[in-house]
Parts: sequence; structure tokens; C-alpha cells
Amino acid sequence: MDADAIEEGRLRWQARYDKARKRDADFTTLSGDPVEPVYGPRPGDTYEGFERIGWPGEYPFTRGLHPTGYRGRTWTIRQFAGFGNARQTNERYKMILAAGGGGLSVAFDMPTLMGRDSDDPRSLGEVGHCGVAIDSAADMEILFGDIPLGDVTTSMTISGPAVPVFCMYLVAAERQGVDPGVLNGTLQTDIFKEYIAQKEWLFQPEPHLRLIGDLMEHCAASIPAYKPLSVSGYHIREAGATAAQELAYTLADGFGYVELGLARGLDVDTFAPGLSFFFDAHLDFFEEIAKFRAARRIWARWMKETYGAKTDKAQWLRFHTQTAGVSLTAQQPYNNVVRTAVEALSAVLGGTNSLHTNALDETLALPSELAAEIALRTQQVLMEETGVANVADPLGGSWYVEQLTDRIEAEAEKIFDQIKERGTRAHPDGQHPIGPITSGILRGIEDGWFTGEIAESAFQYQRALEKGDKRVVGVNVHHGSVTGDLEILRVSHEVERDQVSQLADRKAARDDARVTAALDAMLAAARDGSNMIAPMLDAVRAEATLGEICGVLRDEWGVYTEPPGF
Ligand SMILES: C[C@H](C(=O)O)C(=O)SCCNC(=O)CCNC(=O)[C@H](O)C(C)(C)COP(=O)(O)OP(=O)(O)OC[C@H]1O[C@@H](n2cnc3c(N)ncnc32)[C@H](O)[C@@H]1OP(=O)(O)O
Repeated sequence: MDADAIEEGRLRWQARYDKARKRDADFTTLSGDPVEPVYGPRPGDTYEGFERIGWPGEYPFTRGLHPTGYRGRTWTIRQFAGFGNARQTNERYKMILAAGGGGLSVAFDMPTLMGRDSDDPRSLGEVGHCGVAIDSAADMEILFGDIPLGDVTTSMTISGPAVPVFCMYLVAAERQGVDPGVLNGTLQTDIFKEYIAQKEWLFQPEPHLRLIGDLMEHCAASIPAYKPLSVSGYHIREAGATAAQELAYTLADGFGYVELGLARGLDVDTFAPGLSFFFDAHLDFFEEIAKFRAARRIWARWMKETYGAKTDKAQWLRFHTQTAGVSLTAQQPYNNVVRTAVEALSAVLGGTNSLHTNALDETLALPSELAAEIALRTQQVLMEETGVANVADPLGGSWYVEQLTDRIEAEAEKIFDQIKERGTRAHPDGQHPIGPITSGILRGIEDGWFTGEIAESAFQYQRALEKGDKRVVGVNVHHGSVTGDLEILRVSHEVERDQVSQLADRKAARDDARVTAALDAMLAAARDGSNMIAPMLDAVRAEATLGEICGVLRDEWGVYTEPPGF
């Protein structure tokens, strides 16, 4: 790009920056010297390929979504939390909010994640252990007791049974007297990544996608600020994928949901802002920063050029980041604070919109209150003390980071071609039921391609670790005296007993005929193709349980079984 064009862009950015609202904060170095809100080529310099880098707040958004970077608003501190019953988790949320957490993020227990009630025989021993147990709307009401749902953005990490859980959240808001139309938050919902990596699926892919389509339609029409999909690379990475695989599979999944929305006749500029993303921040500091920057650029380009998105918001890739759980070690667990801080810094330098920092004890158990607080304070130290929120995309223009960004982008594009090619093989006539990328994803799930590729990457890393080429302190190098005398959070089995007995009381108190009629109406919608959200909401209002709702749909649609792989 020539010097004049660069200068034009800078002036455009400056005009937008001047008009934008900034935080009332001190934007100088620790020594008191002023810093610019963004840096670019020196006046008069040319820069080949600068159109791919650009200025913050401008297509292709490599340098961030907002002209002000974090000077307008810092990232959201959103600590993922949940354990035991709804009452215990509600107390933890109040602690997080009181300590400066910016939003809520609900972790559910395994039965809930699998669409089972606490009294299901398969739930035995799991209730309240890896997250909070939610059986019906009454639990959801307790979970958010004294937390005004209209004022706090709430993320819910659940994909298989995301839609009935979302209905419970809407009913909890109704019971608080909050208009569901004003709710803001994020539901994970991303079923592709369940088939690809996390394996908490319920139904066959096709009917499940139809249910997600219903959700997208409902949110686009009635809850405009709510993000019904958090397309997740985190679990793909944690399963062993490389950075480029994480990026490419996740963005491809995102394209799949765009194709789903388009196939339903929705307007891309209306529904695309409801798609958000979730990435892992692993330990290779610069590679991670490059991954985040490449993600924004690729998404914006595909949204504009392939899917016809016209508005900035429909081209924006907004993402939450969690530091890499898989990088934490049980050996010398205090070192995990350092790992997490470095990973969190990469997310911030990559422009994350929202961030969870893992607690130092998370390889061993759910976080204790002390460990959860240190994790939260880690973000606050970065945000308040280090100056990293002063300058947008401070590593833009670094030869290393720009080349890494280009390399990861090129690798991702190669993977998109492989996915498209699978789609063409599945439908050589070009008649894709949803869209070409979706056909490729579904084929890749069916034939075990994604899981095989991830397993191969995981194997290569493990081999490198065992040969000592890759090193982990306390694991294969620097074994030392830092011991782990941590107080671990243990969830009492009384939680399960109480939850089961409470569920029995609620079932005895409800109007069973109303529940049955509502479940029948939901099943009728599943069969006739009408949108299922309204009848599902009625079932939830009648206190139908999660297991009952998912059970009806399991019977109707069939459960998914993973293809055997070797
Ligand atoms: C591993 C574990 C497991 O499986 O067990 C998990 O999965 S845990 C998974 C946990 N997942 C999560 O917690 C997902 C979290 N995701 C989210 O919170 C969302 O989807 C998100 C990534 C889009 C972040 O949303 P957010 O509300 O926190 O932040 P946003 O960036 O959207 O900012 C909020 C508002 O401020 C505006 N805003 C932000 N920065 C600026 C700025 N500089 N100038 C002007 N406006 C600004 C945004 O445009 C937006 O307004 P407007 O909206 O008007 O534009």
C-alpha cells in the first residue's frame, strides 16, 4: 500500500476515534509518558499488504473491532463457574460480581450437559460435580436469585440440551419480571464441536441442526442482543488440535451455522451478529496472538465475500477466550498461575472480547474459592497495572506476528478447501441440503475425519513431549520441590441426595396433565416442522424437567453414535 493510502486510512481511523467514547482512565506509561491509541507505519512509509492489516475498527478487523481498542471498553472478565446445587453456585456468582467480574458464565454438571435429570440412574455420582445441577426452571430461578438478569450478560456453556436450558433461563427472567427481549448473553449451542471433539451430543446431527435453526430464528426475531451460538474451538484445541486446526475447524463450523441461517431464509445481517466465538489461549504466546488476529480477518472476509454480509457487526468476529486447561499441571500446581497469566496476556494482545482465566487447581478439581479469586485477580492485574489496555493491537506490524498471522491464515484456508472437497464428495451434484461447508462438516463427522486429524496432532505432540523436544516444567524438566498442598474443593454427595429429593417434591407438586399436554405440543412441532421454541417454553413453564424434554426428542430423533475409528 502506498503512503497516501495508508495516511488516508489513518485519518479515517482518527476521525472515528475522536468521536468515540473513551474510558475515563490514564493512558500513559508507568513512567508517565503519553502513548498513542494505536501505532502504524511512519508517515511517508509504504507497507506492502497493509490492506490486510489496516486500522482498528475497520475491515478486515485484523487489529480489532473498535477504533478505540480497549480504551473504549476493556474486555469482559467472565469467569466460568458452577458447582453443587443452584444455591451454592448463586453464592459463587455473587462473590464473582462483588469482586469485579463483568459477566456471568454458567458451568453445568455432567447430567445436565447430557440432558439427564439428577434422578436418572446414569446421573448417579455425577450430580453437581463438574458444574451446577439444573433439572427444571425452578433451579434456574434459584441460580439467578437476586441477580437481575436484565442487567448482567450471562453465558451458558451447554450444547446438546442448549435449547431447553435456554428456555429455562427465559422463564427464570420472566419470573424475575424481566422482559426476555432485553436479555443479553451467550448460549454455547455449538453441536458441531461436540461431534468433532467434546462428545457431549444427544441427537442425530440433522434434527439437531434444525433445532438450532429454530433457536437462531427465535433470537433474531425476539431477543436481538442475545447470542445463541458460541462457536467453540476451545474443546477442539484441548483435544489435541494444532492452533491452525483449532482456528480452521471452528471458523468452518461458524460458516456452517451461517449456511444454516441462510437456508432458513434469515437475513445474514440480522442473524450473524448472534454468532460469537470461543477460543483457547495456549502457551505459545506469539502463535496464539497471530491466531486471534487471523480469526478476525478470515471471518470478516468470508462473511463479506462468501455470505454477503454488509454491516460491520455481521462481519465482526467477537470472541471469548479461556486459558488452556490442558497446559496446567498437577505437578507444582502454583506454576499454573504463571502459565495462565502468559496465556491471558496473549488473548488480550490478540484483542479478546471476553476472558476466563483458569484457576491453579483446575487439573485437580473445580476451583476453590481462593484459587478462583487468584484467577480473577490475574486478569485485573493485566487490566489495571500493565498498560496493555492503552494501545490497540500493540503487536501489529511486528514482522514475526504479521508473518505468523499470514501463515495461520494460509493453513486455515487449506483446511477449508479440504472440508469443501468433502462436501463435494458427499453431494457431487452440488445440491447441498444446507450449504457446501455444512455438507463437508457433516461428512467429516460421519467418516471420523476431524477426530482422526485431531488425534494425529495430539499424538505428534505427545511424542515430542516424550522425546523431550517439547518441555513442560515439573513434568519432563525441572522437577523440583514446589509441592502441591492445595485445599481442593470437594462437592458433597449430599448435593445429589438433596437434588433428587427436591426433584421428587417438585414433580409431586406440579400439574402433570399440563406437563404432558405441553410435551405433546412440543413433539407435534418437532414433527410438523414448526418452530419449537414456543411449545418448549410452555413445557418449561409447566416445570417439565430437562430429562423429560430431551427424552421426548431422543425418542423422536434417535441418539447419535460415533463412527468407529482406528
Ligand atoms: C471449557 C468449558 C467447558 O466446556 O466446560 C467452556 O466451554 S467455557 C465457555 C464459556 N464461554 C463463554 O463464557 C462465552 C462468552 N461469550 C461472550 O460473552 C460473548 O459471546 C462475547 C464473546 C461476544 C463477549 O460479549 P461481551 O458482552 O462480554 O463483550 P462485547 O465485546 O460484546 O462488548 C459488550 C458491548 O460493548 C461494546 N464495546 C466493546 N468494546 C467497545 C469499544 N472499544 N468501543 C465501543 N463499544 C465497545 C460491544 O460492541 C458490545 O455492545 P453491542 O453488543 O451493542 O455491540
